[in-house]
Amino acid sequence: MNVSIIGGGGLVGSCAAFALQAGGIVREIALVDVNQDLVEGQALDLLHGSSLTADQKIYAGGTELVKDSDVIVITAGLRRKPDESRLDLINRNVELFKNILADVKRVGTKPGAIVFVVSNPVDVLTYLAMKELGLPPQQVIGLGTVLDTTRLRSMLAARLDVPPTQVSTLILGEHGDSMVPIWSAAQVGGLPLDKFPGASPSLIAEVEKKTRGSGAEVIKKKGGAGFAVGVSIADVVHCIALDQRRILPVSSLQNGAFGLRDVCISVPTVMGRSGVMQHLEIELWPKEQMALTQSGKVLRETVDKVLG
Ligand SMILES: NC(=O)C1=CN([C@@H]2O[C@H](COP(=O)(O)OP(=O)(O)OC[C@H]3O[C@@H](n4cnc5c(N)ncnc54)[C@H](O)[C@@H]3O)[C@@H](O)[C@H]2O)C=CC1
Ligand SMILES: CC(=O)C(=O)O
Repeated sequence: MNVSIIGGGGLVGSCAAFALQAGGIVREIALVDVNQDLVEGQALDLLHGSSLTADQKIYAGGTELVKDSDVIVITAGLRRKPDESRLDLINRNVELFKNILADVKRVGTKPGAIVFVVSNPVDVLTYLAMKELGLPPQQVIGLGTVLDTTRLRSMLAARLDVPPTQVSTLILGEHGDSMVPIWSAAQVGGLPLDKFPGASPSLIAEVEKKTRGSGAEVIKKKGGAGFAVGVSIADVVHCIALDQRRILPVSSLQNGAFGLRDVCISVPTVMGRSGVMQHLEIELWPKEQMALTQSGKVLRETVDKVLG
């Protein structure tokens, strides 16, 4: 499994590369970035630790490297400022992103390669990538609400004093202000969350608020998310590499699940070596379904504005 990261010199790209190195599953990690010195420095720094990790090749280079990749991760782009929404970034990131897609198209991709968008606003740029690259929709995904979901699980676990891997909750919808936590399906160690000792409505509301604000909080305190998004990206890549068919809240083109159509947004998605294998629809609380419909509308309207 060869993975390339366009934007690999930056915070998100380099943290993803480090998480992939620590994971030891993928065979090659290629870092691509317009900032040549920075990306060469990142690749060298990773390479220097490779005798203590796994037998992997790690290197930097130009966009031509993506033609040999099984997964092409795109993290290139501008970060939002603390007071900006992810959708506010659109005017600044769309042109940059279109140029990257044109470069990828010019170089060409391997048959079956998965394009994995992380740059924000991720759902809109995933849709753009799908349209511009002309790849089958199952081969184009976005990180979607994978990061929001791990934030929610991790902070809930800390508040309930349980191991984070025992918390099973999901956020669907936009990776942005209209995200939808699915409390109807939340469990801790297989037990319904609302019956779990200590899980009061006020604690749940507080963790939800923290999760919604956590992207902006991290940007304010350290400039941007790195570690959590890095392990989120590696988790999705490993699921693809090992054909695990796990259910992940990645963003992909919808064709009717939850009433969502012609928009890239996160729903429970079975992910394997070929990319998106299935969208799973479950019955939600009416207020969750309404919020998900609204989230799809927000994204659809934004896509219409951007793509005309
Ligand atoms: N989807 C998600 O959950 C998350 C998405 N993000 C997004 O990821 C993106 C990157 O964030 P950071 O890594 O913090 O920013 P950063 O500024 O540290 O890194 C961006 C990198 O992209 C490179 N770049 C710019 N134009 C390029 C091009 N045409 N070709 C190749 N490389 C290019 C820059 O040189 C830089 O190294 C932002 O759009 C941010 O909003 C960040 C965190 C979470
Ligand atoms: C930047 C971003 O999207 C986040 O940290 O959630």
